[in-house]
Amino acid sequence: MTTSMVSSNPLKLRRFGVTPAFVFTLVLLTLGCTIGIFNMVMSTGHLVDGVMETRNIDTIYGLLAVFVTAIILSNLFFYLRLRLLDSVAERFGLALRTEALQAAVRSAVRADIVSGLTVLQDITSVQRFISGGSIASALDIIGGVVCLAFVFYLDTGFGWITSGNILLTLVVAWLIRRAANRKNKDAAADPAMISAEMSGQLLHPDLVRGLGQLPATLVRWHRRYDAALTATQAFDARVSALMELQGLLFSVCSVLIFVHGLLLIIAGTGTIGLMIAAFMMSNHAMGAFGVILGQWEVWQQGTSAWQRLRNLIRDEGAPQLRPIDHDAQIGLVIENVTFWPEGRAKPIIHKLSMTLPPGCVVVIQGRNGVGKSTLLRLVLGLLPPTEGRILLDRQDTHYCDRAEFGMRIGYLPQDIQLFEADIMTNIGRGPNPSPEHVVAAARAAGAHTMIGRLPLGYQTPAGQSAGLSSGEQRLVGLARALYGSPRLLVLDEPEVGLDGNARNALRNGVERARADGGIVLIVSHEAETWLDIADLKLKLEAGGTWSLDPTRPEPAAEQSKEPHLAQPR
Ligand SMILES: Nc1ncnc2c1ncn2[C@@H]1O[C@H](COP(=O)(O)OP(=O)(O)OP(=O)(O)O)[C@@H](O)[C@H]1O
Repeated sequence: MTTSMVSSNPLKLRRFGVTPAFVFTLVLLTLGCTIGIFNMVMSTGHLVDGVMETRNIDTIYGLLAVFVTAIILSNLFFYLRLRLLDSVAERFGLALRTEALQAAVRSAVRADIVSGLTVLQDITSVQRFISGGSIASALDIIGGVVCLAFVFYLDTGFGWITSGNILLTLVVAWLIRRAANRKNKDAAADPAMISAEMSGQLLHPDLVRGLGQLPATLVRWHRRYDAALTATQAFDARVSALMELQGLLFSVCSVLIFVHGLLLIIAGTGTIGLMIAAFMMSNHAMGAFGVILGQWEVWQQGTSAWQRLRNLIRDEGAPQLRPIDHDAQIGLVIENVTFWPEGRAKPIIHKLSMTLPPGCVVVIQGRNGVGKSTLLRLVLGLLPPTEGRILLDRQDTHYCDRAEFGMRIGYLPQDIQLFEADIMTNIGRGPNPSPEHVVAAARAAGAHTMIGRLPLGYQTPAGQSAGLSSGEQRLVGLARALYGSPRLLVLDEPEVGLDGNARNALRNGVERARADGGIVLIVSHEAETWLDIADLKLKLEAGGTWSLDPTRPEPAAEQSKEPHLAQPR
């Protein structure tokens, strides 16, 4: 489900400085390189013939000067061209790194596809593609064609020999491409992927070893890995053989140019200068086409990475901001919200409406898989509702500035997901948190004493590999949710894995958040334990139906301060 389209093609080349003037400059520099070579070849031919007749040593020095000048000019043009391409690669990385990662996160939230790492690899592949010689080699084909035309001009025999070699080079390139396509079709046969899968399994060593699955896992991995390795080695051997064949064809062609040149000299229609010029030009033309063989893989990786990035950014465009609705009420307003993913016979949430003023606590219950966590994700604005809207203090929770909105909410997801950083950074949600606020949040969550017992205290690493117990991780996660007195606190099964003390601390934390004017949503399979704190009980049923009830008899308070109870239609 696309939230909004940025544009049909978000990777417009102009964004990275590739304007018509830029392309024109690249082509001019390429022709400049070729003209340098032309100059060298022509001078060599003429001068060699001249020296043969005059035997003048000065002519040789002249020849040397022309050679050196032509080489310097050619290399200068080559260098300028590479610098221009480097600048595009650099701009590409700078422009896309943040945007592509944000799109990857949105895609992961929406479809549970974690593509962050692939995105960074894709950006590097495209940068390598732009600056690593692939585009320069493609441009050199222009020079190659000009050289080929000149070889024909020198003598059609030289031209046909060179053309034959170029044709065979293209056939070899096509054979390599066909072999690579066949290999890529079976992505499961990639040894690197198989090893990555194995590493994934080793992230759960207790399960693999505890359930006695290690021997069977290893056998399965060995079998698949060996098969994949054999396929890859066969492919590499085929590519090497084809490259060798190409080298052989190149040598044969060079010999043929010499033989043809000698025949022309013997027939009196050619000179040594002509032969040398044809030889140099032919080599240059063949070389320009031959280079594509070596660049093939980079080219293929670069273009596929480019397409993946383009699709990702196009499909996962940032939601457009919606203005504050000044007519809406302060607090959390859920207005006629339906969530009905494609392919499902019934909605997960159907026309849910409620208005919760500041300081309201709602406990949400329902059987497994009914849509409780999905409702929380909708409220947090992580998923766009299929219909309806959700506002927190008059601001739409999906179509908003996430950095600003994130500071107003606290979220404890079902699986805690602590970041690879110390406890201080985790609770404070960033690299430079306010230590007082971090400690206040830890105290509110009942985590402060537990953290104090750890050898490094707040500097203790808290990531996956850090070894905190799951209860300790939950407390840190809860402290993170309470950091900064959030306006909206969302807790998904918070009591799971907590002992009696920690549960009491959790209840105190919720009371504190409420006293600070926060709205609290708690998903719980133990709803009755929250009824004394909660104001409302929302029950979700299969097919998106729901009921919302007060947990106590409605007090005769001012109506405007009370939550508005809508009922399903
Ligand atoms: N973005 C989505 N697209 C399609 N289906 C989704 C999406 N998000 C959630 N679902 C589906 O909605 C259903 C409800 O999932 P959810 O995790 O909200 O249930 P739950 O009530 O929290 O369950 P539990 O109590 O077991 O945690 C599941 O079948 C899930 O696959």
